[in-house]
Order: sequence, then structure tokens, then C-alpha cells
Amino acid sequence: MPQTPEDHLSGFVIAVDGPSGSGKSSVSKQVARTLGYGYLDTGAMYRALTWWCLHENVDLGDPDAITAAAQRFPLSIGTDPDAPTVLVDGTDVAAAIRETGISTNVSAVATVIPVREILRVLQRRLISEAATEQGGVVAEGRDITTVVAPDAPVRILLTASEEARLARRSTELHGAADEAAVAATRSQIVDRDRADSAVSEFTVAADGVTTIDTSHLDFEGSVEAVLQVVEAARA
Ligand SMILES: Nc1ncnc2c1ncn2[C@@H]1O[C@H](COP(=O)(O)OP(=O)(O)O)[C@@H](O)[C@H]1O
Ligand SMILES: Nc1ccn([C@H]2C[C@H](O)[C@@H](COP(=O)(O)OP(=O)(O)O)O2)c(=O)n1
Repeated sequence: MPQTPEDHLSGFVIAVDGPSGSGKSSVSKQVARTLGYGYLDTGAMYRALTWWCLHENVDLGDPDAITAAAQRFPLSIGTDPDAPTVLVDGTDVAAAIRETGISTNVSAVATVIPVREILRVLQRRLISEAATEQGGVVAEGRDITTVVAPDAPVRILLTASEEARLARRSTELHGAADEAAVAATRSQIVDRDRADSAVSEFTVAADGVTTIDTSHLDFEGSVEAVLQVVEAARA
């Protein structure tokens, strides 16, 4: 895996972490498109494992059973930002893993420490392959800047106020950000982030990680802010 900005000829890694609704997925995908890089959505991997556990009738209250499922997890995930495929045992689950039933259960899977260790091995391999084959990769999640790729030449914590994140997710899921829609979205943002915080630090930037607060930026402004950090790292 690249260690310094000079290594970008063999593959440049951009690591992005942040809480739910901060814009990680949409912004990282657009940054990858702009730079012609690969894109890895590590959250999709935890979501796909959750789908697999439910599909296999694994008891989500049993960490050992979840770990056993992770050990035989037949995942195939693409890194093309224009077609981020997610297949489990040959089944296309890209849409299914965004459903509420997965969002409400994913933290039970993602907070099992041995599961994280299994998925991190896979994530590092995917990052390394995409960086080499596509010239670079934007990898996003909750522990990419700190654990999965702490040596990446660009590490960014994308944040936004709780209010902004709730409004965005509410608009995405319900087409509105009125009081009822925000209330219906709250548990998916606030409760999930609280649960996920038990195993990853994604609210405060680690040393060497650049914080970008997107609360008052529009989507294009968020993408531009990330690209500026990338440019500065290469200068
Ligand atoms: N300034 C902004 N930056 C990033 N995304 C934004 C912004 N404003 C609105 N959005 C929208 O917020 C929603 C949540 O973004 P997403 O990328 O899914 O966040 P995350 O991956 O951090 O949960 C998307 O529908 C996105 O288009
Ligand atoms: N590197 C990562 C990525 C995601 N996760 C967990 C935390 C989240 O609740 C789930 C789903 O991640 P995802 O990025 O899709 O979450 P959002 O819906 O964008 O908020 O996976 C994690 O623990 N570590």
C-alpha cells in the first residue's frame, strides 16, 4: 500500500471517514470519478454481511455465529465508482443492503470485533488492488483513516452538524426534511452512530487527518474541498 505522496504512481490512497449522512459515499464516489480512481464503500461490506447473516438465519445476538458467517462470507464487491457492484454468493444485493431492515441491524454486525478484523483484511486487499490497477482509490467508512489505511497520503474526516446530517438523510429517504420525516430518520443516524462509536472513532480527527465540515457546503462544495486537500498533499 502507498506510504507517501511520492508513491502515487503505483497507486494513491485517499481515506475518508465520518458519521452517517456527512456525505462520505456520495462525495467519495464523485472524487473518485473526477480523478479516474477506484472507489471502495466499506460500509457496503458491513451491510452486505448483515444481509448474508439475515439470509442464513444467523442470530444477530450471537457474536460467535456472526463471526462464523463472516469467515464464509462469499462477497464480491466492485470498485468502479460508476458501477459499485455488491454480490453475495452471486446475488446482486446493491439495492437490498440500503433497506431499513439492514440499516437497523448493521451495527450489531459491525460492532463484533473479530468480524471487523476479517473485513479489514479484505478491505486492505481491495484498496491495494484498486490503487495499483486504477492509479488510486478513494476508500470510505468509519475506521479507514485510523486502522484500515492509517498510512494513506490523504486522510480526511468528513463531518457535518447533526442537524445537517438528519436533514440530508431525511430528504434522501422520505423526500422531505420536515419534523415528521426527521423524526423517522433520527434512529438511523443518531442511534446508529452511537452504537458504531463503541468500536471506531469517527467524530474527532486523529493526528494527521484533515477535518472537512460540510454543514454549510453544498454537494459540489464538499467535493471541491476534498479535491483541494488531495492537491495540497501532492504539491
Ligand atoms: N454538502 C453535502 N455534501 C455531501 N452530501 C450532501 C450534501 N448535501 C446534501 N448531501 C446529500 O446527503 C445525502 C447523504 O450523503 P451520503 O453520501 O450517503 O452520506 P454518508 O455516506 O456519509 O452516510 C446524499 O443524498 C447526498 O447527496
Ligand atoms: N469502515 C466501516 C464502515 C462502516 N461501518 C459500519 C457503520 C455503519 O453503521 C454501517 C454502514 O455503513 P455506511 O457507510 O453504509 O453507513 P451510512 O448509511 O452511510 O451511515 O457499517 C463500520 O463499522 N466501519
